Amino acid sequence: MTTIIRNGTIVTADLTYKADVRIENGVIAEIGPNLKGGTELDATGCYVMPGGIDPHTHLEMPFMGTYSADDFESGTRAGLAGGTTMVVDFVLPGQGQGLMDAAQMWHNKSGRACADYSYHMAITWWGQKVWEDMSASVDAGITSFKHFMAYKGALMVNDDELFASFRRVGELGGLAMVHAENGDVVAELTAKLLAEGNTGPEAHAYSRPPQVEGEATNRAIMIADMAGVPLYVVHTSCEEAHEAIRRARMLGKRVWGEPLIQHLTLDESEYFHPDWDHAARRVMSPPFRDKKHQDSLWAGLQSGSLSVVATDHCSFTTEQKRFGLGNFAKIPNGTGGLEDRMPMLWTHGVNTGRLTPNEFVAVTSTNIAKILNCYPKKGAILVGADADLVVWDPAKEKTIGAASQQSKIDYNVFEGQKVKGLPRFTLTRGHVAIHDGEVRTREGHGQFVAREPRPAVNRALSQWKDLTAPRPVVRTGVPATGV
Ligand SMILES: NC(=O)NCCC(=O)O
Ligand SMILES: [Zn+2]
Ligand SMILES: [Zn+2]
Repeated sequence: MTTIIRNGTIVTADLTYKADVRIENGVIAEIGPNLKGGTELDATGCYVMPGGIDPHTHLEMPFMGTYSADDFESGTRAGLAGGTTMVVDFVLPGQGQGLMDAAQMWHNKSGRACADYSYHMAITWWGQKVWEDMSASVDAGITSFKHFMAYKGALMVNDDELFASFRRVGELGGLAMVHAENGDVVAELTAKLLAEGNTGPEAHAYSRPPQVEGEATNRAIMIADMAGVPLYVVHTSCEEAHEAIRRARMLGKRVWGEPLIQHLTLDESEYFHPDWDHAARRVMSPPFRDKKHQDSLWAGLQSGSLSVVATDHCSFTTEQKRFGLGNFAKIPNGTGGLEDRMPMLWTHGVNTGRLTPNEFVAVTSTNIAKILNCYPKKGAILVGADADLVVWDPAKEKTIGAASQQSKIDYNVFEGQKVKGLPRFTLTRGHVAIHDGEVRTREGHGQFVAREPRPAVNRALSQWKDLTAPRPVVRTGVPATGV
């Protein structure tokens, strides 16, 4: 089956040029002028870009006594509607559960996906079995390992476990990832706030000040450096965390930071809204910050000290959020964003001049494809790459609203925001899933993307660590031991 995308301007992370694209059997077969035949898609006035990759989603995730509302079907449908053609979700083993057992549970859920997906493996407890299973995980194509430094008493791992796991990830040629917040301090602040009668959603933000994130980010970077493993810091939300990442990168450490579209465009005033539901719907960790932090994140994307924009899509209905009435610590943490990430970033990034279209492609797709070692299958417009593409109409406008969204939840944290720049077509391995506003997704079309370990960065880092490893000093004339 042949599809031709005609009359568009191709925009990749490093090039902008006019060309048509021919797709055969889900793969890009030819790029050039005046291509003809098959089904033609008119891209006049549009940019043809690699489909977005969202490396941070929690679809149908068991969390805080419930399950996130969007599953692999609705989540990937929402992504496609907004130009995202691949998600990377987190396998979350229960306490004492084997990693591959948990991976199987995720495979059972993801069979319904409309777009391709991959997984990160979460390290939620530590022991010999986990150590062994990490190798099986890598063999199964799950090469990135997430560690929660927060959620004490549930998902949190301690520093000794973090160090042991990071070393193991390094050995296996994988990528270490962290949710960086100091869980001990968050637990103390939460108890204090509740005891003082601070029970509303605004106290969620008070309990997680930027310092808890900055401290944990710096700690994770130092531990990763000692373990000799590359590190990816998820949902970087504040200057303190960004500063730690920036400093580490300037020192040559292999560290990447991931701001979310929510932190770039929404601020802490949301938590002071008089409507409890409004504020609770926006409870996520880390919380939204003030303008100073937003400016820092945008500057990071512009200068390259931050690399990827994600969503952490973890949606809960208003009814689920109300579990936390009277106690903010029981509000399920998480917000949606899969459908809105690309239009919001284009509107607030490219349309304002903060980002070039090429930088937009880099931070929504290509950078993460390289970091996760699935480039150029994903994140590229090259012959042989998967035809995961978005035909982006920079003139198309809409107002974001829950009434017209794909997500299952009953609100949208970006409600009322006007965006300019939307997909005309979104293609997932050649299938036109979004056709000029019409949703033509196919449940079960998505495929698992297995990833290889030991990309070039790991090889370089191991080489350097070997070269600089502690060695005994060979001495002549050693004094005799004993008396
Ligand atoms: N971010 C959030 O609040 N919920 C999802 C779980 C996580 O990533 O911490
Ligand atoms: Zn997190
Ligand atoms: Zn998350």
